[in-house]
Amino acid sequence: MTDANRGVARAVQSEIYRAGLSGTRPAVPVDPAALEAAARKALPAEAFAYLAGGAGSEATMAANRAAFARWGIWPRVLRDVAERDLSIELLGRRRPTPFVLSPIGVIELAHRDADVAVGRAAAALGVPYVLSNQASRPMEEVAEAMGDGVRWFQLYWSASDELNASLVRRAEASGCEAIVVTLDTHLLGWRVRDLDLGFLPFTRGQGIAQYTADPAFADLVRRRLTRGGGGGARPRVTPALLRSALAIARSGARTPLVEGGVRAALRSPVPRAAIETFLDVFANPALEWADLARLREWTSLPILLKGVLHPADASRALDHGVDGVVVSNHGGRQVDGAVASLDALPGVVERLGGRVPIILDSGVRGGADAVKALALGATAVGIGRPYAYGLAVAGEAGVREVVRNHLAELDLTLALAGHRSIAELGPETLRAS
Ligand SMILES: Cc1cc2nc3c(=O)[nH]c(=O)nc-3n(C[C@H](O)[C@H](O)[C@H](O)COP(=O)(O)O)c2cc1C
Ligand SMILES: O=C(O)C(=O)c1ccccc1
Repeated sequence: MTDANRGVARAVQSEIYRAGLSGTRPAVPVDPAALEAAARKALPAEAFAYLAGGAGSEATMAANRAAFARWGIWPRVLRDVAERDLSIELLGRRRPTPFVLSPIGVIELAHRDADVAVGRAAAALGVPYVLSNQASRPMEEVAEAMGDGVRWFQLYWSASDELNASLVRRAEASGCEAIVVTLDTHLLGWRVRDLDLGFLPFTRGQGIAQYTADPAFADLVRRRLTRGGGGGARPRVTPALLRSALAIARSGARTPLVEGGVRAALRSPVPRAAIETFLDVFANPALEWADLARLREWTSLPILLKGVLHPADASRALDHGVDGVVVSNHGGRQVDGAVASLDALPGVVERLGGRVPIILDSGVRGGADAVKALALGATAVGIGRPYAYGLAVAGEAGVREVVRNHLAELDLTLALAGHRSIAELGPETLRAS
């Protein structure tokens, strides 16, 4: 742990305890259930449902939590834990903490500052941020806001290779250090809460900022607009025009009394064509292992596969030369009744045998959960919904607070369990209960 981050973890503990003495409450609830409840209160029903919901009966979400509950940490005593080190080695670099922020799309639903606020918070705390393919702000803008903060790019491998290659090129140019390909969402899961509310953000042009800022996507939209019409007008669709057409359409959709100009923009075929083009290219259930070779041609960055659960898939990932995997069931949003992410972890760890890093997410709600995942062999741990809730409640500061709470609880749990570093954690740290 760097001095700065040791400071962060310690300061959070003492700040929280001292504030408690004087009766002051933190801006963002520390208790995970209270944090979720505060986000629910802060948000419109549709936005909260989208963030909090899972697939079907949400059995996978419950399984994720139950899997953590089945492991007990076995504290050891009298081991001089006065100095602790939370750093890890990940993708060839020492990182101050074992956390990353998992990609969360359409995060404008939580707060208007969206990905930019999350990026600033991540950079301030030295935690890598995985920029979502479904972001609300283009990666270039978030990268700029993050300065030297570490970012990776999460790719949804669309049906257009021109678009895929372009996104990856932009990620490299934006200083992303890795590409995380999410494989569990080639189709969107059966999201009961959203279906019952009739809410799908993309149909309103939300969560497609990476696309509307992309030159290859602009080509696809232009082709759609001019399809079949040899003699028709050929609109000059640029990424900038796409962005502004969508922005106007969205503000018009929220404003009952729209100005004439806005009304005209709403009648413009461009935003509609952008949304339809997105819907056309997003789904790609035909993707298979052999396709991965093309990604290697597009980039020299490390490639991680997100959504690996089965040990046999972990072995195949290794055969294909990937640089890491993210053990994840997408927070229970894809397959209802899927195996819990933490339950899948030991099998993946066994197959990968320390050769490539393994990140675990899905169901992590605090530092003690992180200790369990790290003890079971994860290299690092992804925080998901909790930071989105922090953003909903208190913007950038809320994200910072949520991540700091994870760090502080991790540091305390490590100490109280009798360990000085992440490297000391292993299966013997835990007991199945
Ligand atoms: C609202 C929401 C949007 C998400 N969007 C993405 C995404 O764009 N790309 C992706 O790979 N994962 C996405 N995820 C999955 C997260 O990266 C992560 O796997 C998940 O949130 C972990 O589960 P947890 O939030 O229960 O801890 C999303 C999750 C949520 C809750
Ligand atoms: O909502 C999600 O979980 C997600 O990953 C996603 C997938 C496609 C578009 C937007 C978000």
